[in-house]
Amino acid sequence: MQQHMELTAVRKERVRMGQLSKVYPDGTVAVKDVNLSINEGEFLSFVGPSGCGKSTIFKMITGLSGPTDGTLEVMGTTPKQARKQSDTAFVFQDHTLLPWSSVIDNVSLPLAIRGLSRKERQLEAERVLELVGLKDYMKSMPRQLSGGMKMRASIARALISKPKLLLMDEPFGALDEITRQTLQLELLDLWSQDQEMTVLFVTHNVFEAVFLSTRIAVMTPRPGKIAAVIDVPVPFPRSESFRTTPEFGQIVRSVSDALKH
Ligand SMILES: Nc1ncnc2c1ncn2[C@@H]1O[C@H](COP(=O)(O)OP(=O)(O)OP(=O)(O)O)[C@@H](O)[C@H]1O
Repeated sequence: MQQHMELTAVRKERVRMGQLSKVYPDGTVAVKDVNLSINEGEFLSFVGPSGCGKSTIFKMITGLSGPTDGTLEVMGTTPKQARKQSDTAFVFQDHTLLPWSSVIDNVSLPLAIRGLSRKERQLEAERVLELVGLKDYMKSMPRQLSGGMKMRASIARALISKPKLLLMDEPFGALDEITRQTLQLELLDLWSQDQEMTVLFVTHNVFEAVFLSTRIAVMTPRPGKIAAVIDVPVPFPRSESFRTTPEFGQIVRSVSDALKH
């Protein structure tokens, strides 16, 4: 896990944004001149006020929406090409599980779309369900799961493609605080098991960003620009006790101050 921090400087670039801007057809300037380079193995969080363009940046990285100015490279290629190569996967606040399909069928859906055989899908789905602690619930239907379990299933579905870039847009926003903190630890554990995986994470919660991230991009109110990029130079694995250290408090203050400017 330590390697995640130490090798970041010499690792491959996963995302490069150069003067990236997005103006919607109605004239809304959602993102303005964002410059940011994100490397393999990083855990980078975007924090900013509502409407500052965080989701718009994610939509551009996934190729669902094109920039109106500037450049954007994902895995050294275009966002659309990276998506075609299954290099990127997403997790949203809304778990987006299909209500009429079992947990295992939901989780293996990306492999079904890619045409893998039933046996291959089953094996891979069992592997990721084991990772997120849901193997005993693979035959359950989504309605039988708690909010935290539904989110674990969503994370398993994202991980099944072995993405090099995992985008998470407020994934724990709808969960209670205890479940949220448990899932934060579990997410760090999953990330630590894949030295190559880069996580991009959107949250409104400064404490969550500091606990999870190697770096935090603080955004300004619309039009979204990057106000500051703050390092969290605290080694992994991080435990619950990190939340009560003076260092944690100092970084929370730096991020909060940057949000005010
Ligand atoms: N399709 C669209 N057409 C016009 N304006 C849009 C569109 N999508 C988003 N916007 C606007 O662009 C701005 C940025 O939106 P975006 O959803 O990226 O912000 P956000 O930071 O993710 O917000 P939140 O934290 O509330 O989810 C907002 O003012 C929003 O109203």
